Amino acid sequence: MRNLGVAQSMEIPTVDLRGMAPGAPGWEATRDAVTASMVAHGCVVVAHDALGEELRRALFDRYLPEIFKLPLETKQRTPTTKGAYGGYSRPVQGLACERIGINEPANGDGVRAFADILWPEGNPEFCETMVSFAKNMLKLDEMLEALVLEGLGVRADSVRAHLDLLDHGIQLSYYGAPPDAETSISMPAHYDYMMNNVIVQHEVEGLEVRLADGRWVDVPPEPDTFTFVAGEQLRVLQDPTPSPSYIYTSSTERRSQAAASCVQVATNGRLPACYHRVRTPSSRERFVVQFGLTQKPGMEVRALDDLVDEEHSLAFNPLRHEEYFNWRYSEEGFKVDDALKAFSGVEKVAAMV
Ligand SMILES: O=C(O)CCC(=O)C(=O)O
Ligand SMILES: [Fe+2]
Repeated sequence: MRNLGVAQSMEIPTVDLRGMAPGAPGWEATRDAVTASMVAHGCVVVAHDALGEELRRALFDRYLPEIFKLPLETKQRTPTTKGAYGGYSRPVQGLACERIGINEPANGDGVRAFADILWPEGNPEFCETMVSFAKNMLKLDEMLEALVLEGLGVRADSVRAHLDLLDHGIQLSYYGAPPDAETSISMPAHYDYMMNNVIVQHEVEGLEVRLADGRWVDVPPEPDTFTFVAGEQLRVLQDPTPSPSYIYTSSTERRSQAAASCVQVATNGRLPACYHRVRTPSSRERFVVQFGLTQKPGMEVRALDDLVDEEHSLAFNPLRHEEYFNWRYSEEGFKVDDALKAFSGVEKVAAMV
């Protein structure tokens, strides 16, 4: 972690999605800009009105501070259903944040189940805020999936079929001051567990992305901007026990050279996963909301038919998240450089010595 590299100023251009809809003027140019950024970095920064001033204030100035101030026992009672994000997790070694997940919030039930635990007397205003935020984010997330998949050559009906296989979830995070003042790192470099993840920052800096050439760039917390990140499977971050810090050992660093990702399976190797971290030199406390899509539990992740052709032969066999994940973090999984390729690559790679 000492070999940090200093993040450069913003180099990932922001794509403006305000007013954009399939078939609207500018759709093709927008699609191409989104796809180009995803292919190059595994992420794209977009401007959108999914989080207007009122919703932003309600979330970041009111509900997040209020929720994280609740007693630990209350937070720990929040539901840990399977899905995009699970339950509550405390900071673990090297990861200075607390987080809480809410599953399937756009349909209302997940939010109500969550709110009933935090506020037994009920909190309809919170539920309304969360559901309308989740609905906006689901629309944005699905539009981004559609833009990038269409940009790669997937037909609209296949995009819809792919989206129907995904669950969504919200994760709320609270970061205190970075544990190591020298590095200012609050979350070490990693790939996300999700199929994709939209990161919403607010006022305080932190998110940094590594470009293909190895340089780190920061993504400033501008209002109305969202960072859409292609993910892998980092479910281990939700484990409340301290042991997962082992994932940040040198072998993870080594593996970072090989962009393994479930998105790679789905897109037949066309998209890299985004390698990112959180670094907050100002040491200010920080709240972040993430909205992610992941394969429904038990479903296989497989290449979209439209992305397999003579020019692009099948790169990965279908896999199940759970099985891949267990293997990836096993002793055997740590021995190989490109875990995804070793596990389900059509062309196998040799183990590292
Ligand atoms: O806090 C952020 O900006 C990003 C958080 C993150 O990368 C994660 O939770 O996986
Ligand atoms: Fe992440």
